[in-house]
Amino acid sequence: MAALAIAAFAGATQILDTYSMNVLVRSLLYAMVALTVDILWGYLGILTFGQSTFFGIGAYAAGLVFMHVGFSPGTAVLALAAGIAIAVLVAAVVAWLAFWHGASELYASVITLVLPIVATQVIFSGGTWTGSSSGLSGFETFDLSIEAWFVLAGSLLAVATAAAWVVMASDAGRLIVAIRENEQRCKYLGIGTARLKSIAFLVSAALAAVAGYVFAGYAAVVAPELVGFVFGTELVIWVALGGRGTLLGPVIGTVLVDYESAQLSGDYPFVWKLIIGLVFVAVIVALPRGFLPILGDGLKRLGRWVGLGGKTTARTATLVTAARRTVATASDGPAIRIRGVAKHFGSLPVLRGIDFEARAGELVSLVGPNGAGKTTLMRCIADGSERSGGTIEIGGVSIGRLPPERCVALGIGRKFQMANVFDSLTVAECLQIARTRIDRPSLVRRSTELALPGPAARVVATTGLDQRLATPARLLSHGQKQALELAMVLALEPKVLLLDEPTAGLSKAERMLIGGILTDLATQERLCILLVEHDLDFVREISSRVVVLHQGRLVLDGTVEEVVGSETVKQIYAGAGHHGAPAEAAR
Ligand SMILES: Nc1ncnc2c1ncn2[C@@H]1O[C@H](COP(=O)(O)OP(=O)(O)OP(=O)(O)O)[C@@H](O)[C@H]1O
Repeated sequence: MAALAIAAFAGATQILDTYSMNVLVRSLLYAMVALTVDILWGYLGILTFGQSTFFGIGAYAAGLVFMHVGFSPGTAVLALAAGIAIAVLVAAVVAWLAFWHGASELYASVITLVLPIVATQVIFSGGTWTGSSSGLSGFETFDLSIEAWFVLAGSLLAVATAAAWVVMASDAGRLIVAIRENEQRCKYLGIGTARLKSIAFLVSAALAAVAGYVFAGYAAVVAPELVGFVFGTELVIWVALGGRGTLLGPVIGTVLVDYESAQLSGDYPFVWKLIIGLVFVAVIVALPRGFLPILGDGLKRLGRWVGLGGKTTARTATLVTAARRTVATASDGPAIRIRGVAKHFGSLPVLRGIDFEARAGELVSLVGPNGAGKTTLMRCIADGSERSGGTIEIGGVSIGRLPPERCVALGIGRKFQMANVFDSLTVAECLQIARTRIDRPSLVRRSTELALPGPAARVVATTGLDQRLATPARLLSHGQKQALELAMVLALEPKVLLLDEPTAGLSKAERMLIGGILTDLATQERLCILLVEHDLDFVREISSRVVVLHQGRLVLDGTVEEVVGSETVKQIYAGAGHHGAPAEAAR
């Protein structure tokens, strides 16, 4: 398709007049930057106003080098390399600030909003060297015909769009959708989301810089507006108009709007911006998804109406068993060791001096009244940055202050209280995302195999999910979603499985099914399972040991019989043991 598009651009040079081609070179290069905004905003959910700055960096690299050093093949290569390198460097700083400090999505938008303002000030302060507010012009540049520039700009856009299309249709594209939809779940599946977002941000910056470099080479002029906030916002508007998350929509939208703007600004110099503004408001209100999705829906309806194009059959992956990779925890050491773990929120202590160990093959239930600190303890085990004090070791290795994705690499798998899956992805895709840490996703193709380790495959088979691999997760029942999340966590091949109320909201039959699966996982697969549970009958049926928490302290650690017959537990649950339960006596 890219080759066809390039041929079409070459053919168009025979039809278009010089004026149109002149305007279109700019529009095509702007569309390339809009494409990068679409990748970041439409696919990854990072609303960025700063892509203009990377375009401007590429343009100014050409302008400054050609103006002050002179133009030659050597300096042309130097300027391109410098433009890309500086853009990537600046993008790395922005990505570090925006994605690496537990920052919210708003952070990235605010930082990319500030970036063009800072960049414009830097150019203003550059005096005659940068041309200040007038920019740089009159430098020598490539001696190419307008037809050649047109085909070059069109080819760059075609290749960039095709490459983005291939990536978005690959395993990596599916991962990008998963990150946008549920970044927290991705982190707890061992996926370094900050790293992946940073890579996408750096690649987008480099692409924008290339477009800016070509623009400066073609126009032989650079101005502060190219790096500025207004252009950065216009890019966002063009993407919204075309239809974010569609690739072709923003590309076509940008070319059309920019080309029309050029016409209108000639015919109606004072009102053209107002017209564009009104169109934008009208589209956002009436067509929030932009033009292309609406056009696509209309074409599909038309196709069905004239009898073309039947039902689309969902592609689904074939289930296969993954080769066994991890060896069960050595039997001589505990799978998890917790020493003196404490957690406080401000001055409120929630966990105090928690000590316990659990071995491979044990199913330990954590029980206690509401607010005892059970979920907080789970959070401290799965994320090294959560606890206020104490140490936690998995298979003899301390989790230190590691973030959740690194704790997964040590062997922790966490299932949340509320089923936490990817609603827009199918069952098979959710499971494939869960395998990302182990089966590296391809950048160029979508795998048709779903390789699951034995325990995950068994959960999928016993809960009937194998019959629903092509069903979007949002259409599953509550019980099936819980089972899917359990299978996703097992797909990580964990050593220690953390389950927060896995049977909440399930029917009796579903509870028994999950109970049977969990005891099998402990006894046959030798997994160490820590389970938070309120249903004491369920706890009694499946646990090999029970740990009781009360007011942030561990008050009892024993067998099911010891705990069920304990006076302490009766007092706690009757609400009588509130003032310092007798921990020592109970142990
Ligand atoms: N982010 C927070 N900020 C302040 N206090 C918190 C925070 N998260 C939890 N807490 C408090 O910590 C205590 C323990 O909460 P936690 O959710 O761990 O209890 P739990 O035993 O899991 O209760 P439940 O059985 O109801 O889920 C509660 O008093 C809760 O209000």
